[in-house]
Amino acid sequence: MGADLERVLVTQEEIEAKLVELAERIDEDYRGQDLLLVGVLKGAVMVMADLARAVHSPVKMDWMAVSSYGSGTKSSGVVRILKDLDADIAGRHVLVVEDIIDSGLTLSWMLANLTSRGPASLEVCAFFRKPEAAKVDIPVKYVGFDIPNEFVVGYGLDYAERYRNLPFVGTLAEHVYGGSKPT
Ligand SMILES: O=P(O)(O)OC[C@H]1O[C@H](OP(=O)(O)OP(=O)(O)O)[C@H](O)[C@@H]1O
Ligand code: HPA
Ligand SMILES: [Mg+2]
Repeated sequence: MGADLERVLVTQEEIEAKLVELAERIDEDYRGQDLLLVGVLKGAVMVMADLARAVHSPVKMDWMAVSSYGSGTKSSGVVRILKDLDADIAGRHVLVVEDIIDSGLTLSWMLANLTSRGPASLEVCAFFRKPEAAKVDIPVKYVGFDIPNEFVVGYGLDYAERYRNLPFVGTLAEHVYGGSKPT
């Protein structure tokens, strides 16, 4: 798997330190409140699992599966719900946990959808964000890392379902894409 990578952008140690930092802020901000973490499958599985263990507050967890990228490297902008939340979020404090904000189209759609369900509060924790790729502005309370506008893999992020289990984030070598590198 190592030969498939071009370079490491964020190391495992940097990821671990950032999780602690974000968890401290979340503990502080939601002290005394019931917090529901909503993870966006499948990419957010890693950050959700690690963040939930790093916070000390007794959070609940629910999952939503949406897909806009399919097996490609560009967002189609057309978001489909593949799995909805199990529970009603009306009147609850909801924190959406995402692996990455790229164009922002997925979260923009999701936030509109979740807002219509009447949560008491709705915030976003995005572990990675590509500011140069933004097509819509998303209000994000907790950001892990702003990264360059390159297609990245690892720590939940896939290319055609591969590389999600890398414990760090990196860019792929050209041969993986068959010569035509995605942007
Ligand atoms: O800001 P955007 O340009 O909309 O891109 C971000 C979304 O794309 C990825 O999901 P994907 O559709 O690849 O599903 P996955 O999590 O199952 O890989 C990622 O996990 C985000 O949900
Ligand atoms: O850079 C990325 N890598 C993997 N999945 C993604 N989904 C949006 N952007 C990305
Ligand atoms: Mg994906």
